[in-house]
Amino acid sequence: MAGFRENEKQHFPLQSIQDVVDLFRDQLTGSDEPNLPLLSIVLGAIENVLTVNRSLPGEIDHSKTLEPIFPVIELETVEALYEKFVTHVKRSIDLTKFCGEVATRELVKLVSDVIWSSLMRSFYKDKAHLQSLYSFLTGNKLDCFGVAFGVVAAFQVLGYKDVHLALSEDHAWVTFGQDLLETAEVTWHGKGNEDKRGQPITMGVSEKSWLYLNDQPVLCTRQMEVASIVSGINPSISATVDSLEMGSLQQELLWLLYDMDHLSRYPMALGNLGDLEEISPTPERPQPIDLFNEAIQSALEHYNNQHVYPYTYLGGYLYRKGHHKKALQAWADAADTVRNYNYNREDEEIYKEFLEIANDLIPHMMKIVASDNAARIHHTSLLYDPDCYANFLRFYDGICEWEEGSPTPVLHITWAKQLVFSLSKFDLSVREHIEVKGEGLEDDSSSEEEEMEEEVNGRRGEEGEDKVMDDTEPSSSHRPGRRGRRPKINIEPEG
Ligand SMILES: FC(F)(F)Cc1cc2c(N3CCN(c4nnc(C(F)(F)F)s4)CC3)ncnc2s1
Repeated sequence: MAGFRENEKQHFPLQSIQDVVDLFRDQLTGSDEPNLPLLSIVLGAIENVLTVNRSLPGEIDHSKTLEPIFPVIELETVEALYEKFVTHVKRSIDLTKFCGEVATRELVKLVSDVIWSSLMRSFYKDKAHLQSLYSFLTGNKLDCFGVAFGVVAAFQVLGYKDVHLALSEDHAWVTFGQDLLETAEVTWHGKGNEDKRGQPITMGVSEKSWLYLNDQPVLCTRQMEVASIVSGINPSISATVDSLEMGSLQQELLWLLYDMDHLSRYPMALGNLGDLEEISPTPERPQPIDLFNEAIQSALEHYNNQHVYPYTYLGGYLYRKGHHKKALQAWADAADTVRNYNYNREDEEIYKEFLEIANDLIPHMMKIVASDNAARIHHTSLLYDPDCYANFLRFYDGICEWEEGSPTPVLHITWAKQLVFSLSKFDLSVREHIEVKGEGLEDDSSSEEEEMEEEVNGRRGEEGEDKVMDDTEPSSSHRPGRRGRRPKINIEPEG
């Protein structure tokens, strides 16, 4: 059984971050494809030592002795696991029935079944450190991303060059076939959703759905598949403690991939790197703000600005740095992106993101600036700034349009309460400087007014029955937004 190539073996044993970076650089250089199973096993083995099987309480506390605890990763360990993966895949797939150069849907489903059927019957899917082939081969556990990556790695082992990873902001699937036009589900998503493995991602499903990014997913090359497992490194030892070694390994590998231009079409990896640089800046490297802006530029350039996370990465960073006005602008830009979508039950990850911004971060920010008397007296705070007020309204307008036409409601009474709280903090003067322009619709606007009249009366009817929107669930009396078109509101500060 062909094990590793000579140029792979020479790097072992791996004893430092630099050794791992050298292995990855070697793998990413030259004409050969990077060996996906090898690299995933290596990262999983290191992560296991540095985070999962962390020193037990009785052992020496290395942080005190400042002794580096980078594990020694032996060739034998990695090679044994690699052989196990290759043997398992080759033994389970009879390729004589598939003679084509490219994969077929039937073969994709078969390989997905091979990974799927090897998983432990039941385990906690959301647990950390289940993303690598090390976890798959030593514990038969994989998370949603890990299954998709495992399928792609298996196809590389089988010699297929057309099967690649497709990534949205909260899901993963594969593309395959002659010109990468075929797609197939290969893993599950979320809780309580039937898996759709084997099915294509069709326009019916992916259109206006954040989970599929309006057909603008990240389509990985082999090198970007390496970037996805580096980005997927999880340095956390516990809810509050991170492994510094694991974090800096991830950071150095992301810079290696950045320098080789393998992150330019991967906004989330750029965002991850920005977060790591905020925690521990690398001298002579771009600032976090630059990386977050590169992620936004990447989404604008390559993904028709359909990605939300680049703006929430930036907004979160600016908020943490106290740049409240700019944070508000980034969050309004995020809402401008989500307004293209219709919210459905599989989109709750982005719902949670906006819920936290609207009902936690912005109210907290308003409290801080409202108590800043100096800014108040000199009218320099955002509460007096029409730009901020315009961005605040744009943020909420985006969320309202997101809800319109959606099968699942977004807003409930907590949203309304927090909106009133935040809105009331703005000084009355800001309203004099903004202009809310409605763009008339092509059709006869009177019918639009009649329809609006009817709509308002209709709602009043509902509310007439004292239907108080209860706090826990999105309002039951809520009807998905009117299917009719709506006046486009441009909220711009005057002048
Ligand atoms: F494959 C899935 F299903 F897991 C979807 C993917 C997620 C993800 C990711 N994430 C998800 C988003 N993420 C965020 N961290 N902070 C975020 C923000 F809210 F601040 F924007 S978004 C962490 C990294 N980072 C690199 N690649 C991927 S591919």
